[in-house]
Amino acid sequence: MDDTRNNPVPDTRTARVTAEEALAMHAEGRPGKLEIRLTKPLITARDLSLAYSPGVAEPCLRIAENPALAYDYTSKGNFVAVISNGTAVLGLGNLGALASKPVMEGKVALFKRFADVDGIDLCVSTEDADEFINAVKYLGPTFGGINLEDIKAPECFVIEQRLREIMDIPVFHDDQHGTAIVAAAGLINACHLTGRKLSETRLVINGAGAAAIACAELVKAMGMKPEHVTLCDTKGVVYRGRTEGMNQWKSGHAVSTAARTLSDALEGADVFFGLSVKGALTPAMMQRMAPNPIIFAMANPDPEITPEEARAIRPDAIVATGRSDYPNQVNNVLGFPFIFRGALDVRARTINDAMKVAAAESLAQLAREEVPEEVARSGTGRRLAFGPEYIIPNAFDPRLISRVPVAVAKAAMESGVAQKPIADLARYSRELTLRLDAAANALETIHEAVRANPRRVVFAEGEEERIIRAAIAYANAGLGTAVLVGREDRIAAVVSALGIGLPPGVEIINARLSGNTTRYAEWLYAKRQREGFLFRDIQRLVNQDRNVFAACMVGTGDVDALVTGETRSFSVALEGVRMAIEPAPGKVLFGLTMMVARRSGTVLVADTAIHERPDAATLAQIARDAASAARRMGLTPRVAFLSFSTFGDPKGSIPGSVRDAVKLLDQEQPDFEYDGEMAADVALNPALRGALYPFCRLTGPANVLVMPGLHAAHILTKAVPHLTSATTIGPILMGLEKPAQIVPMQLGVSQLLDMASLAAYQSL
Ligand SMILES: NC(=O)C1=CN([C@@H]2O[C@H](COP(=O)(O)OP(=O)(O)OC[C@H]3O[C@@H](n4cnc5c(N)ncnc54)[C@H](OP(=O)(O)O)[C@@H]3O)[C@@H](O)[C@H]2O)C=CC1
Ligand SMILES: CC(=O)C(=O)O
Ligand SMILES: [Mg+2]
Repeated sequence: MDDTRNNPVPDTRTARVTAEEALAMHAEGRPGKLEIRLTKPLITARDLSLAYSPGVAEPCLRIAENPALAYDYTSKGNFVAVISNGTAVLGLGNLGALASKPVMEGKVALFKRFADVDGIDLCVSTEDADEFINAVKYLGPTFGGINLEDIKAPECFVIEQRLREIMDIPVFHDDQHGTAIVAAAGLINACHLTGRKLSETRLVINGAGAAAIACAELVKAMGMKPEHVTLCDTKGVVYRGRTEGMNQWKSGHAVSTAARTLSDALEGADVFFGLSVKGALTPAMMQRMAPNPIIFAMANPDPEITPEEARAIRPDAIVATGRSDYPNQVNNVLGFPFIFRGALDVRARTINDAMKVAAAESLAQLAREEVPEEVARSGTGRRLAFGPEYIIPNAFDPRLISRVPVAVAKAAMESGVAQKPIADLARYSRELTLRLDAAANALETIHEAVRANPRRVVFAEGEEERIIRAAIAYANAGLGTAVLVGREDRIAAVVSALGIGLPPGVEIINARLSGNTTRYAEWLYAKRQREGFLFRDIQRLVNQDRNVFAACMVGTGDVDALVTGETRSFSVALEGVRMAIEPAPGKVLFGLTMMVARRSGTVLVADTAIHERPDAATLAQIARDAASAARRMGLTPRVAFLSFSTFGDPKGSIPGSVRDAVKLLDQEQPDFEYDGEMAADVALNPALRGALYPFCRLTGPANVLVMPGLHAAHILTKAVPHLTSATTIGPILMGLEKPAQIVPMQLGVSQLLDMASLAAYQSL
């Protein structure tokens, strides 16, 4: 998160964030990143009697008789504790239990986001191994698995080993094994690309703690010769006979060598693993390495050497870091969610070596396969394809969930630790895919696509604090240039009050002083002169209405896309935008709202912005365009035309135009599923549909809802975020000849950034 503007080497990072942005994100709304949700209704006295006293006595008594029933009657089977004492928080050192909580909450969030594993962070305030072991041991019954995190070596080895012996659920120190598995996967592929055999490859690991020792063990188990693996720590090389700063785990990896420093050890080495601290590897040290060196600088949050520095000195290197904002992220996030998913699903007693190797091989294999469209663009701006810039899958790769847990579960069954084997692994793989929402990745895919083709986006309300923050975030995220329309002194005052600076990717344009107003006025006059506008009317509009000015910037091609709406009502902002930007030929202007529900997945709703009572032709065109938008987001569209009536009952005038829209599509046989008219519950609940309307053509729950009118659409999308846990994004304006997005007033900075990215994406 440093400000690297004075860095002499070019900064190729992508999704950069500032310290201020990170703090704001953690503090916003409900502080932190987690909350607990109920899975059963607790509304009536009957609910209470079932869920609590007296009903709850029944599962208690059954579990007392047969402990395995805890998996049937409680959350245990999908519940993992992320436990730390904060003695090795990332590479930041011993920050203590409390300060480790943001990382632990983050790990729980990753468990949920990437593998639908529920978790809770437990920060245990002791550095005494026995006390820590006891705390975890006594908490064991609650959980299906224990993920130990950021506990320093050597205590972590004692803690993990002891807990594995005494607990009957998987205990896994993520910094050891998660890291080793992901690093091993990356190493397999990097060796493949550089034509190296593992048995002849020489590795130097800087760090001799939790992650380093586990990496050394795994690569040796995979075929590296022990004498080819050299560890270094704060005292230099871990050589045989050394006495200072040693422990039994380091001794197990000590080698006979004359090398005493990291620099000595790196002479002719093929691979460097950094599991130590920021900046530990210097360019001069890298110079000593063999041709095509492999550098995994894995310290977090800042690596042992930055990719820019590494490449500047060794352009022949394959470089990876632990961070999300560079290509090749070698980070245990690719491991622990999926490893636990597989282990929990077969109710594995433990996570053994066979399961770890299976996870590593499955990760390595995935990176060598062709990358699907939804993850096809990397943060580097190049298409993702197996090679030096893509040796390991991206954390957002939707294939991870259906591959790695299957490999882990299979290995658990074959090695005899699965208590609940899965008979049909192919089916299990398909079920895993359904655990994740395909469209949840859509926004990240959109950001990545824009990063690969950075765009100039104008923010019409450039003096507003939230807009300025969003513009800074846009530039910092590597999405392109953000242009703020506003007065320099006003913007400077806001920026200085915020205590931040404007990064180079943010420009300011003062509409009044801009030398472009005459050009824009002439361009707009040429468009509108036959519609009752005099030149001086147009001039006044361009000079005085920021939305018109900004829309002219887009219309004339000075920028690629426009964002507005933060301070003006939708209709007023739309009027300004529409002066200069018209619907694309053959298209209908409409609003598309993404409703991202945590349980039931993403549903697209249209039209949520423009047509009060759309006729049949408009509804049909909205359906076509919404279906193709769904496809671009990775969904297989299932379009339901909604109404208060279902297939003719009850009768009314509105369902008539909805039915006619369906008939229009029937005449052209589009390449997506659609049907209607139907009520919302019929659209979303296939069981209900199957029972009452078996002829309905939709093969699953509808994921595109075409609304019969603005009334219903507005009420639905405005009410849902308040009544449910779903998030809404939009309305996204569709169908304009040039992209412009009108955001809801008072939108947060992250959502503004998403809308700017969506606008930029529409210009690609
Ligand atoms: N990318 C990823 O997925 C992961 C990255 N990591 C990173 O690895 C690093 C270590 O974590 P972890 O193993 O859990 O921590 P530990 O505290 O267990 O180990 C830290 C090790 O680093 C060594 N070390 C510290 N400073 C230096 C230095 N300047 N030169 C050489 N060695 C040094 C220590 O040496 P000594 O023994 O002499 O004290 C110790 O051996 C952290 O930066 C962490 O972020 C960890 C897990 C996952
Ligand atoms: C990624 C991780 O677990 C660490 O750096 O500690
Ligand atoms: Mg860690």
